[in-house]
Amino acid sequence: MSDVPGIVVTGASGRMGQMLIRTVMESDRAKLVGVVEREGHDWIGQDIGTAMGGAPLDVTVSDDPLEVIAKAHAVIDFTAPAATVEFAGLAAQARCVHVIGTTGMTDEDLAKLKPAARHATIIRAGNMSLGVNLLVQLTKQVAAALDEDFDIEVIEAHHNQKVDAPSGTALMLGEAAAEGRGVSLDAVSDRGRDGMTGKRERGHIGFHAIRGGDIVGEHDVLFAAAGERITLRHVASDRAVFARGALKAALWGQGRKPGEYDMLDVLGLRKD
Ligand SMILES: NC(=O)C1=CN([C@@H]2O[C@H](COP(=O)(O)OP(=O)(O)OC[C@H]3O[C@@H](n4cnc5c(N)ncnc54)[C@H](OP(=O)(O)O)[C@@H]3O)[C@@H](O)[C@H]2O)C=CC1
Ligand SMILES: O=C(O)C1=N[C@H](C(=O)O)C[C@H](O)C1
Repeated sequence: MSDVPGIVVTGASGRMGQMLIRTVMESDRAKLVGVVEREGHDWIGQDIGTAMGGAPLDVTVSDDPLEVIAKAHAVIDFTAPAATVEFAGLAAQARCVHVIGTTGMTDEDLAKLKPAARHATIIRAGNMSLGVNLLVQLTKQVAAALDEDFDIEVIEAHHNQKVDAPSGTALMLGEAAAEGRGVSLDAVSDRGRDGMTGKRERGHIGFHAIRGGDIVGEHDVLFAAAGERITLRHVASDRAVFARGALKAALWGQGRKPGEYDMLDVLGLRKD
């Protein structure tokens, strides 16, 4: 057991943080070596198992990411953009794998990952599930096959605690559709509609976000033309699918050269 990769989970008390900790603990291919929470959090100094309401796991919640990440083979990070940028710098110092599930990152945040990727193996995706990454490839394929007579709309639904919109997954799907069509998403993206918007512009890709209750994550890509429409849909009903994907990425990254990768690389789904 001691020769399996040591994993650190950041944002330990979060919805994904707790799911990731359980997933790593259940695996015989990885070992939980540290968990990080924000300075001042109630859980700091407690055993993570106890803090999560279960049996002790012999791992103490730390507010010192530098010290914890230094002993990791991989950091799995589903937190918030500013924290993720900071953790990328620490993963680079530790020369380890940084799996990033955090969404809502701006172009400026993403630019800050570049220097870190010279030393860390960064695997980042707005969705770590196998199903969504397959849907990304299908979306690209369908968009390439259809012309602009088909209007493309991406509709996503999430729980009422989500802070960013459109979801990272919706943006991945929109990028895939734009790539399939050979256009830049920035040039054709319509983020929601409200008021006297005018008629829909041919060739544009629309995004719509529903927020409610405890919805884990649902994504539809609609291709609508006169007389017919196609919907590609993914429904996540359990966060475990994201956590399993993230752990797979952390293991895949071991021994891989530094740089930026995504789940298409991990899952062997990349076609170009
Ligand atoms: N790629 C994927 O497959 C998936 C991505 N996500 C993304 O993962 C992220 C987290 O989602 P979720 O778990 O639902 O969110 P939560 O709010 O439940 O958890 C976020 C955690 O990160 C911690 N955190 C935030 N900022 C900092 C900071 N500056 N330093 C240290 N810790 C920090 C929070 O601590 P505190 O509570 O103290 O703020 C909290 O523990 C989101 O961006 C979400 O979109 C989610 C699911 C799947
Ligand atoms: O915040 C969430 O919960 C999720 N976020 C990711 C996203 O923004 O796409 C992935 C998943 O849909 C759940």
